[in-house]
Amino acid sequence: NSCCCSFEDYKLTTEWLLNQTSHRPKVAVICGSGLGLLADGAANKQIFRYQDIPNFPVSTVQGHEGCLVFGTIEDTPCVFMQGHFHLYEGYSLCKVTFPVRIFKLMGVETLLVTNASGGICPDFKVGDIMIIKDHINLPGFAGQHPLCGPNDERFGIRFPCMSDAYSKDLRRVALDIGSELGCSDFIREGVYCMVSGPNFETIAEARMLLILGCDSVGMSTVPEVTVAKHCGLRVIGLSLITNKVSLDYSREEKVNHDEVLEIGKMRAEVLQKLVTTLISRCQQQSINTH
Ligand SMILES: O=P(O)(O)O[C@H]1O[C@H](CO)[C@@H](O)[C@H]1O
Ligand code: HPA
Repeated sequence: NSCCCSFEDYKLTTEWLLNQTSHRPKVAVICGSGLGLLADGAANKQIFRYQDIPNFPVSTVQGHEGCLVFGTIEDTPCVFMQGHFHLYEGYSLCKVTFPVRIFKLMGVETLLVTNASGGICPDFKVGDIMIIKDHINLPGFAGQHPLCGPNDERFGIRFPCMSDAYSKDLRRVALDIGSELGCSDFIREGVYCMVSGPNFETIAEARMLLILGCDSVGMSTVPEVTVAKHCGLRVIGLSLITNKVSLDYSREEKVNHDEVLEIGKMRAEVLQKLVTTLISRCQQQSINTH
C-alpha cells in the first residue's frame, strides 16, 4: 500500500514529455468517464497515447480514450487527460495519481478534475453539474490512501491540510460562469464521495452515504485531488450527475455504465463551454494573484 514510483520515475516521465513537446501547460484537465471531448476545444493539439509514455498506466475502461492531449485554450497552455485511472482497474493509488505529479513537475499550477457520478442528494437531477465543494475519502478511511508510505518532501509535507482542497475562488468563478452561460438551473455545489467500485451502490450503502453528508458518489477523483493538494496545486472539480442513486427499495431503475456515458454526450456542449471559460479565467486569476 505504499508508493511504487520513485522520484526518478516521475522525473524520467516528465523529462521524456518535456523533450517530446514544446507545450508548457499551466492548467491540467482530467476528463472523467465519457468526457474526453472536453479536449476538443483546444488549439495546436499534440496527442500522446498513454501506452507510448514511459511509466504511464493505460486506460482499460470504456469511455476513457487513453490519450494525453497538449494544446491551448485562448492562449492558456493546457494538458488534458482523456481518461483517468481507478482502483477497480487494479491500479495502485500511486499509479492512479502518477500523472498529477508529472503535471506538477512540468509546471502546471491548476488542476481541473471532472467526473461522472451518481446523485445521492434527492434534489439532484440527471444532467446536473455539481461543483465539488468537498469530498469524503471512503477508501482512505480503510487505509487505501495515495499518501501512505514514506513521504517525499520534494512533493509536499507529511500531514497536508485537506480542509480547503477545492479552491474557494475557483468555485466562485465557476458559479459565475454558470450563471453567465444561463446554466444556473442545473449547476449545484456539493460533497463528492469516493467508493472503490466497481459495483454500483446497494440501496443500504446509498442510504448510508446520504446520512454521511454525501451529495454524489463516484469511483475516482479523490486520490488525484489529494495528491494535487499535497503538492500545492490549485484544484477545481466538476461532477456530472449521470444517474440518480436509488435510495428506495420500490424503485425499479437500474444504473449501468452505458447510461453514464450517454449523459456525458448529452451535456457535452455546455460542459465544454464551462471548462474552456473556466480555464481562461483561471489563468487570468492566477496572473492577478501573483
Ligand atoms: O469517475 P469517472 O471515471 O468519471 O466515472 C464514473 O463512472 C464509472 C461508472 O460508470 C466509474 O468509473 C465512475 O467513477
Ligand atoms: O451511481 C454511481 N455510483 C458510483 N459511481 C458512479 N459513477 C457514475 N454513477 C455512479
